Amino acid sequence: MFTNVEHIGIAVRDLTASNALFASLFNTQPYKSEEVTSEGVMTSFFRFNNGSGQTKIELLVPTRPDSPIATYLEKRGEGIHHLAFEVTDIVTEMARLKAEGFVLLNETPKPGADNKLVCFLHPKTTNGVLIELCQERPLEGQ
Ligand SMILES: CC[C@H](C(=O)O)C(=O)SCCNC(=O)CCNC(=O)[C@H](O)C(C)(C)COP(=O)(O)OP(=O)(O)OC[C@H]1O[C@@H](n2cnc3c(N)ncnc32)[C@H](O)[C@@H]1OP(=O)(O)O
Ligand SMILES: [Co+2]
Repeated sequence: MFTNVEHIGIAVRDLTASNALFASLFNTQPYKSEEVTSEGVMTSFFRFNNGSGQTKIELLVPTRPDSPIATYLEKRGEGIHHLAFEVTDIVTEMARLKAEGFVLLNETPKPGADNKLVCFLHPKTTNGVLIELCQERPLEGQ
């Protein structure tokens, strides 16, 4: 089940400059920065706590030329890259979405930032919007 907009991914060229820009916009500092080597990205997160949960902004800069973010920046420049949704059971959702005809970009959940398991859907099957599913990874030993 989809439960929340977990984060909005924004592709940027300069993480230091964009951290300062969004810190000025939001009047708050990013709460973490994390490299996801498997994706060739460095991320920086801002979060907003609302009554029912939290929504995050994820800034992404490429760490390798073959990173999806590098390709995106080359072709489309800086901007909103993806929408991420929190799901309660990513494996069940992936099977449901596949059966519904959505194209999964990874057949099994893969590690994401901020202690998540993630799956991406091809934007060709989602009206041109790159969608990411996120499920909280169980803590070690849970
Ligand atoms: C997981 C760590 C972190 C987290 O939150 O935890 C992240 O979010 S990491 C984010 C970076 N990783 C990914 O984006 C993985 C999924 N993305 C991909 O597999 C590719 O980027 C893909 C398949 C979406 C596009 O790759 P491709 O090599 O095919 O690039 P093209 O430029 O040829 O694109 C093909 C086609 O798709 C359109 N496109 C590409 N990116 C996007 C996008 N972000 N949003 C919407 N549409 C997109 C592109 O315009 C092309 O369409 P066309 O009509 O042919 O021009
Ligand atoms: Co993301």
